[in-house]
Amino acid sequence: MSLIEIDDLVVEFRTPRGTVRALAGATLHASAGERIAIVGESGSGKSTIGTAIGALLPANGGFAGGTVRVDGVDVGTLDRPGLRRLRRETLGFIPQDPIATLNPTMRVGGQLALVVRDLGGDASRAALAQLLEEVQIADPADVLRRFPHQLSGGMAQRVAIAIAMARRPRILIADEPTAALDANVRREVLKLVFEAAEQTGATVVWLSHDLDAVAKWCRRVAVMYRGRIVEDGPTASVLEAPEHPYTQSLLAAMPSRLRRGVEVRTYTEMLASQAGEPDDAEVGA
Ligand SMILES: Nc1ncnc2c1ncn2[C@@H]1O[C@H](COP(=O)(O)OP(=O)(O)OP(=O)(O)O)[C@@H](O)[C@H]1O
Repeated sequence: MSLIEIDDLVVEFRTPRGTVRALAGATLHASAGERIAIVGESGSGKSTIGTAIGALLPANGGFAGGTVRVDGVDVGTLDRPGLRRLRRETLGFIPQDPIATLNPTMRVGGQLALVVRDLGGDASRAALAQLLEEVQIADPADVLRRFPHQLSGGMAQRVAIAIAMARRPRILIADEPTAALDANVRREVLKLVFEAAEQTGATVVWLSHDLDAVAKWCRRVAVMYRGRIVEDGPTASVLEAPEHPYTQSLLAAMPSRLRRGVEVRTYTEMLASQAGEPDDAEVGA
């Protein structure tokens, strides 16, 4: 049994324009301690599959088929206390936009203390400062006193990592945590995430656009296209010899040393031009 088992998962969102099918039969299994990157163009369903692991879909979304099992438990069947326990004891999320997900009215120290107390841990100033030191924040006492809007992007990301890792999660889901950061800060934050996971043995599911970093940090990569995993395998072989045409076009479109001599055009555009009509992922509008 794998730690994460996602089978034929279908997720739909209700919108004023109709139903959007964000996952259309996605399958992914991950073992304890694995580091898996999920790559794919914007809108392919990466964030949706990440949030589905904790049944944390936005209110207008829901499972419309398939299953998500974490440690053998079907998360779709859990009641509220069961879901809370799963999220508290097993899952850690590093959000795409940490400043937006931190409580703007509460100082960093207060937010960290809430998480630590919830776990029954030591929420003294010294213990909280220690958590910030672990994510290499140089002046933790000062940062504990700040409000989220007083943090730089890199600092907020470190705080988000500290909050996620305080739970010592068995599964860490990181949604492109470095998108808004400059290149040096990005590298440092990535190093931090993967080293922290290494220390605790957490499985990492990393939703990413950055193939260079994927090649550096993840042994396995899964490629998403229109709500499905279309290719999944060892990073080196997927990046060097992609089998699926979508992966080939994704690699070609990346401004990266991994660039292949393939035509630079997204797969969606390629299919649309072949079909002679615009691509549209919506159903039942
Ligand atoms: N709350 C929502 N309401 C309606 N549609 C949504 C919602 N969240 C996601 N979607 C739609 O579901 C599809 C998949 O979105 P998702 O955010 O999972 O993709 P993604 O690959 O993570 O994109 P990005 O790389 O831009 O974060 C898209 O068509 C998106 O518009």
